Amino acid sequence: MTPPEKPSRRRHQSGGQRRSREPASRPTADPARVAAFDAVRAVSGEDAYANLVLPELLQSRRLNARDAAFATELTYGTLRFTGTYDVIIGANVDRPLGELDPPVLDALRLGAHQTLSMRVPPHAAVSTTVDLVRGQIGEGAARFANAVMRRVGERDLDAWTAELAPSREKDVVGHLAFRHGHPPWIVRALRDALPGGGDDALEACLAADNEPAPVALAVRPGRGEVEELVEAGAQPARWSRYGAILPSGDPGRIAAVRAGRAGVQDEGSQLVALALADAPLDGPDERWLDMCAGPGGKAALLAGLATERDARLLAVDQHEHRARLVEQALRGDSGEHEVLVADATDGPWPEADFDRVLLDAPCSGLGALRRRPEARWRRQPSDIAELRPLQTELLRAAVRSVRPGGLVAYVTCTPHLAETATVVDDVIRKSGELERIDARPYLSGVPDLGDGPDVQFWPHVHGTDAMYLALLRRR
Ligand SMILES: C[S@@+](CC[C@H](N)C(=O)[O-])C[C@H]1O[C@@H](n2cnc3c(N)ncnc32)[C@H](O)[C@@H]1O
Repeated sequence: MTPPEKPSRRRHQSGGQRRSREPASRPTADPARVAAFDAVRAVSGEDAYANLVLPELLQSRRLNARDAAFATELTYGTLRFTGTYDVIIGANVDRPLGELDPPVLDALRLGAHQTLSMRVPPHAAVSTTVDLVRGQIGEGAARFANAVMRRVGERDLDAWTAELAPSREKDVVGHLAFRHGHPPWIVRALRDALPGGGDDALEACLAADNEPAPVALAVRPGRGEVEELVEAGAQPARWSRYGAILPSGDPGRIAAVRAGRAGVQDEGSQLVALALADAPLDGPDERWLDMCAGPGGKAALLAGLATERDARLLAVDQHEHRARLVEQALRGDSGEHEVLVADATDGPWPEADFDRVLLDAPCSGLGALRRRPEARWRRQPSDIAELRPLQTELLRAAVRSVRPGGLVAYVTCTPHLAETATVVDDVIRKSGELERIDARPYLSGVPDLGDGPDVQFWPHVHGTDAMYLALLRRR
């Protein structure tokens, strides 16, 4: 698009960056939009995490339920589609986006999301964005925002896609990346990891990343019952015998969660931990290890199951504060479990000491993009290469830690092949003492698990995070 005159507003023209999260002294916009603006500013200006900063803002400003829901959709959607909206905004200003005042750019992104993805009529998106910018930044910036927003609202997202994205026929990755708000490198990684289904499956997968994740709960075995969660308004999970899904509301209001008898945990996370516990084992089954345990979701589940079988869990994390969270998660379990702060690549335990080992490896988290709206733009392809040596080293340490005949579960919250099957293939090839086990029988009732032996969950297929599980036995 080559418009005759594009609005121009340089960084130095702004009325200054706002930098407190307190309400502005000139509140001309509604509280929901101001809260979303402040959340997006904290994310883009201070590297905050939206899932942490937004709930704080909503609570401190006492937004009612309707405004809180609007602010949440606006914040999360804006952050998910930042790359797409930047291309659209960039096509409608006469400067590189880097020269715009960052608060003005964030306000324009919020305005773009309202008009392009939230069914807010264009005139309302223009006027509320102008009000927001006037109240938060200044009059000059408001005039600029007015001009840009009018142009952005002239088309819907499909029309902007047709105009600005690569054509689907020539560059399906570039096209879907624009239309579904993902960086192209992530779209490629998902396409490589998807077992089949072609471009339609890829598109469904990307669309699922833009839907809010359900609030999944897990009771700690021996400490809580799913019925208790159901009585509090949750529905039993589809596959996890310890899981329940909360359709709405704050999980913190549920007594079992407040008391630590249950916790918030994705159903896929529950299932991979349960598969490790359920897979049969010859010989003793007394010593379990969780090598990367913080904050303790899987450790809590494993500890409860270990207690029921008179087994003991050693839960390890390298970071002190994460290990403290594991301790909290295990508090109330009557078993003799231990939490240790240590580097699990070189843990202070004897070789071949454990019967079952969980390695929930540090990873890119590309399987949980639904929950972390800004993560897709923060992550870089170089992160994957940087994580690989640690994942490999940890898996080798897991193999050393398990006894012959014992089981290792290698788990990630990413479907990126360079973090999943490739790491496992590499370690199996070099170790010569590992056999891959078909994990699917230990996920009974879960459909569409592919050809095995490893399992990859998908948000668009299973409604869970994209958890990966490889089950290995040491010969
Ligand atoms: C994916 S998270 C684990 C999530 C956890 N299993 C759960 O279900 O709550 C990975 C964890 O590995 C820890 N970690 C990273 N490198 C480690 C190392 N070398 N040794 C031990 N823990 C490590 C991180 O601190 C982080 O808490």
